[in-house]
Amino acid sequence: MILETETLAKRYRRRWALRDCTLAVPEGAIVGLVGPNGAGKTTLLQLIVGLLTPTAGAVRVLGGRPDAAMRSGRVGFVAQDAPTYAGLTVADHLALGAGLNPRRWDAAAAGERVARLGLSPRLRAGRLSGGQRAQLALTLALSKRPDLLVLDEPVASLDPLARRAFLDETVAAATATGTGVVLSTHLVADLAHTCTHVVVVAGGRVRLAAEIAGLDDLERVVLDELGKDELGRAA
Ligand SMILES: Nc1ncnc2c1ncn2[C@@H]1O[C@H](COP(=O)(O)OP(=O)(O)OP(=O)(O)O)[C@@H](O)[C@H]1O
Repeated sequence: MILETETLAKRYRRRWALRDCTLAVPEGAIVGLVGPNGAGKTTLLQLIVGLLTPTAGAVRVLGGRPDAAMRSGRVGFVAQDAPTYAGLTVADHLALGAGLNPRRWDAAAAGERVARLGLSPRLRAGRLSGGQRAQLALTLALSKRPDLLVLDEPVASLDPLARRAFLDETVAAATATGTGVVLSTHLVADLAHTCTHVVVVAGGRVRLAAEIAGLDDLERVVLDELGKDELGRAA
């Protein structure tokens, strides 16, 4: 398993953002994490990459603690707003990625990817569009050839064509290298084309964790789970 959580929970003051979350993600899986606003998706992803510590339960990433997995460089993470350094150029970002990951960095792939995306190496990140910044952040995460890639709403800022291309390319890159992926999204329609597994989170709880190949009608199953949450709240 590249990722395991056991009764994982996180509470902010008196409010539980995530409760009783038990998941097991096998190697090479591409997991789509879906749920409404405030469901607990970002909280779960931040627990996985060690930015948050659990209130209860446990999380194991690549067989160890999240902080150790992050230090090893084997986890690529792109946060929700695809943070980049506004004053640094595209080339500076690649140099930074190479410097931080000297043993794993694939300079040829990084250079080829930014060229293909039409991102001029001399351009400062502060002058890129939101979608271009997301692409740059993904390039940094992919080029360190991670064993696990964690993406928090990676396509939120992309136009529909770029969104599909981004997901297809992420899946192709991950499949070619055997990289596992956990990505959160609001776009249920994208899951079937992109992911091998789906996890539905609502109200801080995992409502469904399943292999997509085993589901007859993914969109209906996911929406049914989310609908139950709405009914639960209304009751
Ligand atoms: N730093 C924080 N302090 C207090 N409460 C927080 C904090 N971060 C998140 N929460 C709360 O935890 C719950 C889960 O938030 P989270 O950001 O994980 O949801 P999400 O599924 O990623 O939502 P979205 O789709 O809107 O990004 C929400 O109720 C939110 O208000």
